[in-house]
Amino acid sequence: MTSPVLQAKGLTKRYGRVVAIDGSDLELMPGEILAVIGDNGAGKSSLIKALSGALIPDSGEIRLDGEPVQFRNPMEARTAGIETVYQTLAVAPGLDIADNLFLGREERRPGPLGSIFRMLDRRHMRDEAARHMSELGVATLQNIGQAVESLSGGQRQAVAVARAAAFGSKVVILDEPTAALGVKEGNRVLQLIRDVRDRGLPVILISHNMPHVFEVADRIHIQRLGRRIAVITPSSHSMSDAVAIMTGAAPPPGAEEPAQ
Ligand SMILES: Nc1ncnc2c1ncn2[C@@H]1O[C@H](COP(=O)(O)OP(=O)(O)OP(=O)(O)O)[C@@H](O)[C@H]1O
Repeated sequence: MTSPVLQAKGLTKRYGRVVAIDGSDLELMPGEILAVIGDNGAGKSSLIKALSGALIPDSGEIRLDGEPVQFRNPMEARTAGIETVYQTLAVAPGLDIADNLFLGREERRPGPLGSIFRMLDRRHMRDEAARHMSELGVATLQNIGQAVESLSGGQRQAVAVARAAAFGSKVVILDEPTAALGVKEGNRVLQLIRDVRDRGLPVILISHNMPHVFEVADRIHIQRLGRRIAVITPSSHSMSDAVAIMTGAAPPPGAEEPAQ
């Protein structure tokens, strides 16, 4: 049996009297796109923050490739191979695409130019950026030296996703990557997400956009009131089933029918 790449067991996080996540589980299997859906306040962001080191859970366990991990900050999660793109896009508009790809991870020139003068290896960064962009088919980004502020929302999102795919060695987490995009741009980003999955990196996709979720997800984790109440697939359930389970209008699969 295949085992999960990333697994959460009984994660809990309280903010004073508010329970943001309440014993939540999650399993991300190799090579899949796992969508995480849930109503506002269901604890999706908190769950994802715990998996990406942005939040330290009060209790519960996280396993990466079967090994227990405890991330004290986002850098530790990144170092372990988990890359996250947050809703608020972490791109620097004034910098070009190549610089954005390497933001926080700039490569220095070899030898004393790099180690003493801290000179950036721009040519190598540019080549690498171009390679990642073309691998992922971000084809309209012809000029890797173009400032990100001159790109459309969809292209910026593509840069952020490509960046995560380039550095995430084990898991890519995307929080609402299509929220601010038009139809065409949204579709391009969905294709990019499929490409990332097809290259072997499993993806966690948090989204309120049901058509997008049903288009790309292999499995759908439904979060409600701070915990996972169901895992469905686009072939086992319809969009309206998913919304009904998510909002509590229908019982989760396998649960007893409510007493009349
Ligand atoms: N930093 C915080 N301080 C206090 N309460 C918080 C904090 N972060 C989250 N919460 C609360 O925890 C609960 C879960 O929030 P969370 O943002 O994880 O939900 P969500 O499913 O991502 O919601 P949305 O879809 O609206 O983004 C909410 O009731 C929220 O108000």
